[in-house]
Amino acid sequence: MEQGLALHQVRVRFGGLTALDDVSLRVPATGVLGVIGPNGAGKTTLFNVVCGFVTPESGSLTLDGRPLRPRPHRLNRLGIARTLQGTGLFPGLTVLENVMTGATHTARAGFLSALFGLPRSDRDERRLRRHALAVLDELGIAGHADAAPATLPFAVRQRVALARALAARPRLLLLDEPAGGLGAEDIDDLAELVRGLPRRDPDPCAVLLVEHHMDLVMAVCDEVTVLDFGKVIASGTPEQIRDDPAVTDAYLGAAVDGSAT
Ligand SMILES: Nc1ncnc2c1ncn2[C@@H]1O[C@H](COP(=O)(O)OP(=O)(O)OP(=O)(O)O)[C@@H](O)[C@H]1O
Repeated sequence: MEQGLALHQVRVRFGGLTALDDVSLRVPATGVLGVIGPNGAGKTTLFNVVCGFVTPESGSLTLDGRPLRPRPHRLNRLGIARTLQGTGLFPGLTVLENVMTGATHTARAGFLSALFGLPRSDRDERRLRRHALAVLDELGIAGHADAAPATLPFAVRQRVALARALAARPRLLLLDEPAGGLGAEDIDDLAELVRGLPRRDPDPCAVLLVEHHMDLVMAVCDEVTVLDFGKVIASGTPEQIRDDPAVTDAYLGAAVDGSAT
């Protein structure tokens, strides 16, 4: 059986514009797949298809070989979590509470009753809290657990958003432009973190990384798919992609050598 997430000949049209043109790709069950491409190539549309925000006109998705019809509110139950552009943290909750919201589908009594301290939810709340703290610790930001997100630098807030996604114990993590707004040093730290996710213990997860930032893609991906005008123009290892003339052409000679942002 084919493991992991796969797209089969997915086509999306907006009026007369074909945003995805029979796109096929596979995210290995234990690896990182990067999707890159110039502006307007269809990266966000592809991300939205996998999240269930956009329904393809034709083609299909499978997860471990079974048909997948993603719906945004059911992703976590399918073992899929995502971060979106920007951090999307709840400003009225602490860092820890934000991360706890990522795992509420695992709680029997629900997060709201946990927040309001209803007795039957006590055990759930303690379990959620312990798990959220462990994830914050893993990401090196447990010291900020009680802080309000607005008081923290962007790079830390972005890590909190990642922690919230990981708190759901996903088998597949979808990252939409996680390097946006980060400096070079923060991108290096992020690269190290993302590279380790497929070997995470105890909750390993595959990654689909949609990203402009070439440094990050080249540093962390096992495989890369390149889109241009909605079509897959190349796929392979980062080295193969770097040497592919079609990719260089698509970027109009913009460095595919790691220096482009
Ligand atoms: N909701 C929409 N309605 C109409 N056209 C859309 C819509 N969303 C995207 N498009 C068009 O589809 C094409 C692909 O857009 P998409 O945002 O997926 O590309 P992208 O690779 O993410 O680009 P960028 O790197 O600039 O974010 C573009 O031509 C865009 O203008």
